Amino acid sequence: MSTSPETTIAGALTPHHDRCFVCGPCSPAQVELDLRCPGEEGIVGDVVLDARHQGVPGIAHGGAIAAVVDEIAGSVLTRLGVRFVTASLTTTYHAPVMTGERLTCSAWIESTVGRKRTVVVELAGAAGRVVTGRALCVDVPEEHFTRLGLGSEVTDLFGR
Ligand SMILES: CCCCCCCC(=O)SCCNC(=O)CCNC(=O)[C@H](O)C(C)(C)COP(=O)(O)OP(=O)(O)OC[C@H]1O[C@@H](n2cnc3c(N)ncnc32)[C@H](O)[C@@H]1OP(=O)(O)O
Repeated sequence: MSTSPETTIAGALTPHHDRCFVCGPCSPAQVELDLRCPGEEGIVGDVVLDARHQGVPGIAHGGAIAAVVDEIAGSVLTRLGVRFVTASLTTTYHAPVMTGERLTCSAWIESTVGRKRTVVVELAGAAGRVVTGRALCVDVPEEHFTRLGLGSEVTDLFGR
């Protein structure tokens, strides 16, 4: 299993790393995510939240949805080799997301101002749009992680 967000020949994104809370295959809460890069920028794909991610029984937890939004926004940037952290995340819930419901997603960079990039994430079900998320991501130097005692297992995630 690859531990980097490499893009495969088919344009499919692999997990950031095995223990990533949202996308990692070793995470007990791993979300079913199938993300693809159709072009130079942006991501499309499918997402399914299941019973492990529910709040109100049968309905996906808003926090779990926000984590998925953060994950997808992050994937837009890691695939471009941008080293960043999320500084702010807003999630607008237009309609309930039912557990087991297959959603389509699309995500793109809305704006870039200095070190700040705003990434928009849209999730839609069969009946239309259910979630719009906006992540404000701030570019950081390698030292942001190394000063925390983290090494190449982190910095390499952004290096491609
Ligand atoms: C492997 C990939 C996984 C991908 C999915 C997961 C992604 C994540 O969730 S990352 C983890 C969660 N996030 C974090 O840990 C971040 C914690 N926060 C920090 O480290 C710092 O506050 C940090 C780096 C965001 C900003 O600090 P610093 O580098 O000193 O920059 P600073 O000068 O304060 O801010 C830079 C710019 O961003 C703006 N900014 C910073 N934070 C915010 C905020 N919360 N809201 C709005 N603007 C902000 C500042 O106003 C400034 O703007 P300008 O350049 O116009 O003056």
